[in-house]
Amino acid sequence: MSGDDFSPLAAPVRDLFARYALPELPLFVLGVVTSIVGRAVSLVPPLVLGVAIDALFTPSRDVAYRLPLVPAAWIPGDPRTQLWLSVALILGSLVVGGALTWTQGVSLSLFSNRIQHAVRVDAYRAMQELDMAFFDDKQTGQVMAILNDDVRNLRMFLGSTVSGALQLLATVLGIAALLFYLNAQLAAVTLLGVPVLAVFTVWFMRTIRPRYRALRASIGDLNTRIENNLSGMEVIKTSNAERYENERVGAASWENYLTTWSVAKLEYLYQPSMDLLAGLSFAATFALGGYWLVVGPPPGFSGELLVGEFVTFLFMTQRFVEPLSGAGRIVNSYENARASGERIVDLVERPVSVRDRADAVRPERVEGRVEYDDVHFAYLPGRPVVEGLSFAGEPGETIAFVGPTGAGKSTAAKLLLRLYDVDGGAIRIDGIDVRDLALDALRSNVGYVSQDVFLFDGTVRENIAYGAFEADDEAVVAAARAAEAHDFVRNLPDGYDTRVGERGVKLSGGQRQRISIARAVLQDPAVLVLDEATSAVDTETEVLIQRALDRLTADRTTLVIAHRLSTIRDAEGIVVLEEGRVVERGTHDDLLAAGGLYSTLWSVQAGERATDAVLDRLLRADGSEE
Ligand SMILES: Nc1ncnc2c1ncn2[C@@H]1O[C@H](COP(=O)(O)OP(=O)(O)OP(=O)(O)O)[C@@H](O)[C@H]1O
Repeated sequence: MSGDDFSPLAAPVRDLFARYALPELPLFVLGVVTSIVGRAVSLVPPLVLGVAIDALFTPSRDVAYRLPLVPAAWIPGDPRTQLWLSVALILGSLVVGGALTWTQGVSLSLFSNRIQHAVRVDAYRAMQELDMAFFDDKQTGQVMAILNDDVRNLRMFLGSTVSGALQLLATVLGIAALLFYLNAQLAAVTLLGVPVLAVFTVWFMRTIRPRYRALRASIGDLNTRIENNLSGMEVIKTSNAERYENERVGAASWENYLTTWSVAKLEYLYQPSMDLLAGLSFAATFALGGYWLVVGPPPGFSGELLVGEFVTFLFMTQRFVEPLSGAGRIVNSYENARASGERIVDLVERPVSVRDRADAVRPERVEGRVEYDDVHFAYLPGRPVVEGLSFAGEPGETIAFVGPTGAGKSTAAKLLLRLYDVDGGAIRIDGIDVRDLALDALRSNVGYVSQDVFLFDGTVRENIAYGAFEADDEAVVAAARAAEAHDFVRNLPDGYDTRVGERGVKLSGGQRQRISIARAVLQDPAVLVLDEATSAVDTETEVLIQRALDRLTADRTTLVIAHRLSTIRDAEGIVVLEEGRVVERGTHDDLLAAGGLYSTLWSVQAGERATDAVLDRLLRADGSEE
């Protein structure tokens, strides 16, 4: 048995409640108090009814008109006034009850929605700061499920379940006391079912907990599959994969059906059993009280029972057993919220390794001297991707990474931006270890133009100014001109206000690349990481892009991941990587003269037919030989 089984709230739910609910406590208290008072007020009609039956409507009329908690001196003596008092009390309690219900609804709804907003925003912020490694592993759908479904579950739990539980507790205790006040002997019979209900509820909670965890995970899996497919719709269609994907989505949905069913079948066993137990309590009370009225006190009972008293008692019993059977819903919502709470806490409190140090430095603008000093890195322990990489580039120089596919070129470049942190050695800019720079200062000084251009759904202007949000129109147009994008943008239906569609689908590959170059021009960083595009564009576009890139890289230190060697002939330094290690370095001419891997790559790109041995070497790093 785990420790938190003894606690009324499991740690994640408790922590989330403490962090988010405490600041909104006044609303919560208002909601709970009005709900409890509302419950109490709703007891007035049956109480008054019972009193009226015995004191006013029973012909013998030897019973005095008495109301609990009201001094006898305040009660009028005249039966007619007593009747109108009864009517007024019933009407008044209905009006007050309505007002209380409204207040309760509004305050609890405000309370839970504010919490939902705060939790969602915080969870998003925390998620955005997580290491890239998290996003490499975690599926989008799972994260979406946390930010949507799990946060919503928590809201429903905080908004109605917590207050519902407190209300239930108050009602059950209050009515139990009232039942004892009305008739202690009958009350003992009514309350007999409570321990049985409690034991049954504990069993239910234990059994349903793992099922809720599985259910929450299956929702994440299903979201992931659908999200993946939406992103890859073009591939699905062109690969005739619709049937295959129907089956995969069907399988994920079936898994979700099974987990939902495993929760539901337990719920539908629990809820009616609770209703039945509660009903049995009511039936036992009715049977014994009825016997008492018709025959006289049952064995073990003594005294007199009046009809009105019994009617009130039965109404109260009904009010007592009703919430008891509702305990099922509360427990159920709690277990659901607990599974969601665990997932939210797991996201929000996940340790982050790529973050600012306490004494991080924030230089305004760096000169741009870049130095890799014996850098080591592995995505997975024991599988090094970069091993002992060292080189230096002076401000304004271009350093090119060249090598077979999978050699670690992109990885080595991403380390400069701290998308990942090195495992060994150091990367320095102007002599400062990048881990000592504040992340925002580092990334505003190091631009990144990737081969997978990502545009956000929005206008061309918004996409160019992404990251340089304060740039004015003039600067945006100047950047577009420098990136050879101005002419085509001007010819788009709405010019700079044209929407590019999700991921920029409404633009061609070459157009997207030029927008991303314009983005970098506008950012104007001292250092640039340029992951050269591999996809072919037509010659004219290629010339435009090359001219734009030449302008972009002219006065800044550039690390270029080169796929076409013709573009880096003039680079000050070329680092040839193979399987994460530097195998050659030098200028284009040096490397050609050396006759090593670079010159082989060069001759292959120049159109010479590669021998099988050369092809093997070029592909080895990619694992293609296995
Ligand atoms: N996020 C990741 N998680 C785990 N392994 C990765 C990740 N990204 C890349 N790798 C692996 O690291 C190795 C180097 O990849 P990298 O992208 O750096 O190579 P590259 O030289 O840039 O290749 P290419 O020229 O094909 O773009 C590859 O074996 C790849 O499978």
